[in-house]
Amino acid sequence: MRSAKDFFSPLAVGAPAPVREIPAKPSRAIHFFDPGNPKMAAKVPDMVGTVDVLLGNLEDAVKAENKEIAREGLVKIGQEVDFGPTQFWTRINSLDSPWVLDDLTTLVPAIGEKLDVIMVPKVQGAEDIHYMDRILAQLEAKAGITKPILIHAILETARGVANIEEICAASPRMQGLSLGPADLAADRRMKTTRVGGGHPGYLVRADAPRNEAGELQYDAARTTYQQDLWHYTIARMVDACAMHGLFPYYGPFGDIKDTVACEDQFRNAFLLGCVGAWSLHPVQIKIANKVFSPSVEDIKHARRVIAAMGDGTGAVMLDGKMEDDASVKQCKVMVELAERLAATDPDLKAMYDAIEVD
Ligand SMILES: CC(=O)SCCNC(=O)CCNC(=O)[C@H](O)C(C)(C)COP(=O)(O)OP(=O)(O)OC[C@H]1O[C@@H](n2cnc3c(N)ncnc32)[C@H](O)[C@@H]1OP(=O)(O)O
Ligand SMILES: CC(=O)C(=O)O
Ligand SMILES: [Mg+2]
Repeated sequence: MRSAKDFFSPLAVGAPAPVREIPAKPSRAIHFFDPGNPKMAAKVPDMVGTVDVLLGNLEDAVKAENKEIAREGLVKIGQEVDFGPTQFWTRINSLDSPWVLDDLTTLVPAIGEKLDVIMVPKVQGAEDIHYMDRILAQLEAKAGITKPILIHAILETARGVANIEEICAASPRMQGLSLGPADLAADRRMKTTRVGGGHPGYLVRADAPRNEAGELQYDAARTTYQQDLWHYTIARMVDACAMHGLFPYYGPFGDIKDTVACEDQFRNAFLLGCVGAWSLHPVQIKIANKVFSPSVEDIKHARRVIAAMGDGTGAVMLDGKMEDDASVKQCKVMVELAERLAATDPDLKAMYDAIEVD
């Protein structure tokens, strides 16, 4: 392990100095596109400003025979598009694949100055982040890149989940984590074949009622409650990220047509502490932008609590409920997020500005 004193030194002579804090940029939707798909690629310039992150995907969902076309397409997009307020990310191929070395040695010199974050799939432990950290520093130094490219790890193996804290702590480049429910389910030998979301078989059932004689009626109709398969992993991600100053994200929701369940899954992640989710289809961008922005009601309430709490200490009653030092901190989390998002989203700003606090 490196000495704490060396942690913020560049890992190659001439590489940019590592960042000391990961910038909290809006990233409610990380929108995936295949840069080798002409229809999708053509839409990218018009999507700038409508989504927080545009991610050119090179890994799964890109056919093996199209890997090079996708990489070339990404370079072209990176060189030609002005991303303005939208972040530009990529997902490279996995570190054990035949494509990843060419991904890195092509992308960093060609578009490294524009790339904000590289998403690394199937991260197993700190060793994968150390590898990325060193090779990025070498490539940045060689190409004269002036700002360090950040790393985002996808959590999609049992070993990755077990090593979550060491992954987060492995490099000052670590920007965040995403849940990879499809690969993770396969790696864990879970028995779901879906890409994220719930499962009707994962449920709890109300107790059996009794008849007048007090006998349990196991065959009676009983309410069932579907549970969230991903709760444990998302909660672990949230804690690990908060501990290390990184950002947690829900990953993909593969049932594109089920916008209602997608919104529910995204909202669960938002409530637990995630800052965003992936969008696989344009229809999911709106859902993520809505869900990962605090609601008008939340902001109205938060502002009232903050106003009522004065210097933030003590206890008050508001609308019949106790508020104190801890609840005012929760309200500040909400208001600070709203302010950050409103700085780049004029519609959101107008919505929050119109709130009247009584
Ligand atoms: C488990 C994981 O690793 S998840 C991450 C990897 N997966 C991905 O990245 C998938 C990305 N998304 C996709 O490939 C596609 O959206 C699909 C295959 C799911 C659906 O594609 P389609 O059947 O073409 O969807 P649909 O017909 O609704 O598309 C409507 C239009 O939106 C475009 N479109 C669809 N998805 C996207 C996208 N992600 N970005 C930009 N444009 C898109 C289509 O090209 C089409 O354009 P057109 O109107 O000019 O013909
Ligand atoms: C997100 C991803 O890559 C997965 O679910 O496997
Ligand atoms: Mg995967």
